[in-house]
Amino acid sequence: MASRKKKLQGLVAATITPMTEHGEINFSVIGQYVDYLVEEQGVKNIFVNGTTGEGLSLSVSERRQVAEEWMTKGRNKLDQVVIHVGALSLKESQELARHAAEIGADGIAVIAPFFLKPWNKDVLINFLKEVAAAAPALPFYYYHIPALTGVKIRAEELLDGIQEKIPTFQGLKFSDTDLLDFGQCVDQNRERQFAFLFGVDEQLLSALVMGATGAVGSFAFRDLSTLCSNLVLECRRRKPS
Ligand SMILES: CC(=O)N[C@@H]([C@@H](O)[C@H](O)[C@H](O)CO)[C@@H](O)CC(=O)C(=O)O
Repeated sequence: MASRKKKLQGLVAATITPMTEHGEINFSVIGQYVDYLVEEQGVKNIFVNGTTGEGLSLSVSERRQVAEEWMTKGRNKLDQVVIHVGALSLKESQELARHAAEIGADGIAVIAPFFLKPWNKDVLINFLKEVAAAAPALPFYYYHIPALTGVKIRAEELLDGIQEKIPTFQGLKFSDTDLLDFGQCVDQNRERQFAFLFGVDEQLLSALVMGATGAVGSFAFRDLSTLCSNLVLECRRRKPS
């Protein structure tokens, strides 16, 4: 059973993977990156090896090392580290999921496989379930990003009954502009304690109004938008239910 120690909410920074000019990962700046997020941006949750981090362009070995470095440098500074472990190969995805558990990550997220695509909800759920089972103690998030995966199965359809199939399911990272789908996800799962993390920064305010519990993004954490997002999230947190 996944440890539900703390719900992932509020702002979650999708981290870039720093590189040297020779195309190697620049591990030496990750410590400063943690300090920048925490001290200057007030963000204590991160999403590693996702789209912004170009996880799918890294080798499995690089993805493991990047995840380890964020865990090490974020210890006692960050609240939650979620690792994206999606891959075309189920075995690689499972290896990354197991690794995330071993290094003490707070959750894993998975996109739909995008070359030979799942052709319906059941096929997609079966893939996700196999990955989640490789890290049975970790909260699991489905990363819905149809514009990049080409997998158009609506998130609302996927969420219907998902916890019976994936007991560790804890939330959705929704990176699509279809606010109708997003709103239906929220509405139809009100009695569940899912995290609804919105991933299109430009529509964040609308998504918050509709019930997003947090945001994973790269762009919202700047200047005025940081302030706005934090304020709205704080208001939502205080709103009596
Ligand atoms: C496709 C993409 O990169 N989306 C960004 C957004 O923050 C995006 O940069 C922003 O909305 C600007 O278009 C994040 O949702 C990415 C993200 O969460 C991730 O790195 O996995």
